[in-house]
Amino acid sequence: MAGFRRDTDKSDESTKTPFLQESTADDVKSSRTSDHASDPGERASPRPFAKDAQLLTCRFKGLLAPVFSCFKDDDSRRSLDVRPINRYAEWLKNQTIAGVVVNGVVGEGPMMRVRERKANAEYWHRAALRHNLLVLIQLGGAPLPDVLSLASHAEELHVSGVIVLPDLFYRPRTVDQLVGYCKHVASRCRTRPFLYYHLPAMTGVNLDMVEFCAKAERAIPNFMGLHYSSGDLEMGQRCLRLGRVILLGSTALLASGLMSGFSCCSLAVINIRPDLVRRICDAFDANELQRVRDTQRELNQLIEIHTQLSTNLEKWVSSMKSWLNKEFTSRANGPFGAGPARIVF
Ligand SMILES: CC(=O)N[C@@H]([C@@H](O)[C@H](O)[C@H](O)CO)[C@@H](O)CC(=O)C(=O)O
Repeated sequence: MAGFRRDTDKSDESTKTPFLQESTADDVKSSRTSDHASDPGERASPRPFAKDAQLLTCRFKGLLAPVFSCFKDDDSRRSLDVRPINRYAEWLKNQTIAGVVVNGVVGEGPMMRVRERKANAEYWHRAALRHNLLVLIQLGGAPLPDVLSLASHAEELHVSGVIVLPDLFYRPRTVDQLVGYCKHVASRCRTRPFLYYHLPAMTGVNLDMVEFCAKAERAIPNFMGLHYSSGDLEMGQRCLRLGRVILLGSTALLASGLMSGFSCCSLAVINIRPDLVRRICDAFDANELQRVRDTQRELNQLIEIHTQLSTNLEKWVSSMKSWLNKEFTSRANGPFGAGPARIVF
């Protein structure tokens, strides 16, 4: 089980907060009777996979880093560079990060060749095993045959879980169509926890996630939950149920998301300023709401400054990467040492 405390500093009790600490078998037992579900009368679904679902939801807790992909500085052809991955993973682990999301939006998965996506998944999987991190692989943003091939590959690797964007050309127009697509993909990785990536602002697929989760749970044995990247916090909160994983994917909503009951998030800024994200979670756990608000504001302002309010995703990712490089070159203890970052984006 992945830990959420620093391995290097096991005696540091200050990191033992409900949001960040490692889940224990007792947590698992008590979560079965907790009032985490918005509807206290709701029982975990009877799907076959559900016998492990509560245990799994306890694993998916804390901070996940949607990792940037590293590319070789080659003018003629941008190609994946897997060399920095191990040090990158080690650094994240030292920041008490619970796991990584690979080939996601931030990782530019939809802009990579299938063989590069597989190589990235393999190297991250290996590094994650070495450093005791969860590893979730994003499979979508490609034609269906490629998505299916990536799903079979994730199954073979035995990754911690998979996340799937909707089909971006033949966009589903109903919840049933979306469930059908997810069921098809999930059948290729049937032993892996499956999450749907709800990202309406970019995918244009803005369906009712409460209805989707209920139907997906009935139709897809390995359905586990959502990567929830929408500003509609009310709908996100209604999706929270015992035995489901709902990853929060919006930095600006972190403080509000904690108040609403989210217990796991995947945010680009976790790669760059995990300390600030952790400070918000720690302050929340300590009930210091003014500190939660102040730190959330500080984080929002930093993102605005470094991305200059870029709305174009390609520019946004490269602005975040330059910020990451700046942070690391100014610190001796970054994953790439002091001096110019040896990670080429
Ligand atoms: C669409 C997107 O980029 N979402 C980011 C957020 O960190 C997002 O950039 C942030 O909330 C904007 O400030 C992460 O959730 C991305 C993520 O998990 C992924 O790479 O798939």
